[in-house]
Amino acid sequence: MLSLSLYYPMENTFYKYQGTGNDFVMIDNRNGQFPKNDTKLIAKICHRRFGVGSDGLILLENDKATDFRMVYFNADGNEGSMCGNGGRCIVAFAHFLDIIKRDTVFIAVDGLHEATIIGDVVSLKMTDVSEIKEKSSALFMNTGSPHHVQMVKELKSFDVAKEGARMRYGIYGEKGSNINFVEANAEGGFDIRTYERGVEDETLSCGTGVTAVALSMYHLGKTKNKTIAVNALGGNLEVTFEEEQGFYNNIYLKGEAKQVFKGELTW
Ligand SMILES: N[C@H](CCC[C@H](N)C(=O)O)C(=O)O
Repeated sequence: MLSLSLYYPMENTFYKYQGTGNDFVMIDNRNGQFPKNDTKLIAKICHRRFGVGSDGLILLENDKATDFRMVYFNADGNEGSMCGNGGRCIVAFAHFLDIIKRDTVFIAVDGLHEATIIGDVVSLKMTDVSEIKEKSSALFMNTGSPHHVQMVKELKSFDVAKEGARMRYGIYGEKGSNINFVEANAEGGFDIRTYERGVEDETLSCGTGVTAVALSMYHLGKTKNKTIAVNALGGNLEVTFEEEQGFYNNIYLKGEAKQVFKGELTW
């Protein structure tokens, strides 16, 4: 029987990164050999029992106009929309590979991103947000990925997996949305838990979701600050932004991004 590595004569080295507990298999695909149309293979690599295990897989590729290209796949093997934590992790990976120094500009599915890395902390510029839709008890916006933001009481005991799954399909149909639940905390910031589309479960952190929550809390007048601490289950992030007449720009998502191990794919 031929192993997949013979079908795909690629460099089998992978790295694993995590950003506030949102974890990614990271592959240097500058030689273009990774079989990125093989949805099943990607889903298998991301599977926590049959594979490496991660919330997504990210390829670092060459780009003519910027430092590198980020190609992001959800754990189900399909290409996703923008991933804020993945974006922070790929900046750490590019730094590790010596492609960048402190500052970078790279391209992702939602356009150009500027970023800065200092130690383990990556600050990533997110796409501008020009529209926040108000729903009956929630807000909806696109911060690179679609996000539903809803305030709840007793977030700690809230059934995020069940409610998130119900709302992801029930309100938004097959294409769906990521679903965020948020509660103000005693430190003047906000606690967040997110159900992620494409992972189809709660993750420990979602960067575009954290960004959506910060803008939502400002939009609703729950805070007057334009630097907002948002605590996810897997760690704390900070969002800063500027706002003028409902248009949000210079949005930055800042927090830790770390390499946790290196391995070889053997199938
Ligand atoms: N975890 C990611 C979000 C991925 C969005 C993905 N679940 C999709 O809707 O395609 C983040 O840190 O922003």
